[in-house]
Amino acid sequence: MIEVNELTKRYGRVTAVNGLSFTVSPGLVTGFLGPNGAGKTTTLRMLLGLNTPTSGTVSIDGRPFRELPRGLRQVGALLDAGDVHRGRSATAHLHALARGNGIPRRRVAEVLEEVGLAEVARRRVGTFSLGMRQRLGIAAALLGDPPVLLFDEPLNGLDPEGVKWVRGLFHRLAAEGRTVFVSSHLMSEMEHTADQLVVIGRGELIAAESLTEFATRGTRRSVSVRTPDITTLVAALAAEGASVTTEGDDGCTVTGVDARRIGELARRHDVALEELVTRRSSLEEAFMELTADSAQYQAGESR
Ligand SMILES: Nc1ncnc2c1ncn2[C@@H]1O[C@H](COP(=O)(O)OP(=O)(O)OP(=O)(O)O)[C@@H](O)[C@H]1O
Repeated sequence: MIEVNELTKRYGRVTAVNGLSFTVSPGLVTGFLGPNGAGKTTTLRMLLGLNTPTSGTVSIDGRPFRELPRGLRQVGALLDAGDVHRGRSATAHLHALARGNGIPRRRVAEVLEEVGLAEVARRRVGTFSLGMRQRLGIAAALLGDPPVLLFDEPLNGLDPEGVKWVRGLFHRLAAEGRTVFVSSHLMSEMEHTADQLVVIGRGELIAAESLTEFATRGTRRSVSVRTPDITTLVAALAAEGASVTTEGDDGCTVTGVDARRIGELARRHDVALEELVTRRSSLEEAFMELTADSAQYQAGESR
């Protein structure tokens, strides 16, 4: 269990994280979503004790990271896949990590096999593609067989097969009862990866809920209508307070009134309906809508 409570981090005049509170439960994959610069990496670094909060607290299984007795065996993390000695082999890199954290050597071969790098285990990391380095970073996170796992943008650089593999791995880790917290700036990446979402923008919480709840709350549903008597129907809908956008001579999109009510109105005004379809916005649209302010702000900052 991860608990973030009223967390704030300022860098001089920049407030990277602002009064952020949320929890991440075991047994689920939780996506940590926000546009570029929203404060995801800063939050993860504070979780790992690499940055000190300006105020507020972060704890893992009830304690700050630095006070966890089992270190990498309690929390595994992939922060920056590039942060590896390029002259070392994958095996040497993991052996060094294992040695420093009291992890048995046999785990190195196990995790290399698990992430599909067994065959290149003795190659220098400097020759690895970004996708291979991501796999090595994931291997490092898994090394201590920890109950809590943090991944910062782990899908970056992976090919479609790699993305599919990572998704399967995360689901399995969660099914084993672990806490799996995964950051991304793309809803499309999280849509088939996460069960639960923590969405932030400008360092502040926007949503903390299941993927399904997020999709429903994020956007208004619209209803697509087609009728030969559009004028009568639009007048009736306007009288109901609906918001209507007409499309051509016989179509309109309606928000603020559901399909059932539109059907009733059509019957009452003797209007024949040729089409009546409720459209739900995609998760991507919900995400864009909810984070639009923070994304615009970041654009203004010309990052
Ligand atoms: N060491 C630092 N010094 C000054 N400002 C920083 C520092 N680290 C982060 N920031 C600022 O804090 C804000 C949040 O950055 P952070 O990297 O946490 O966002 P992010 O959500 O991880 O973004 P991305 O998806 O681009 O990695 C940004 O405005 C960034 O410029």
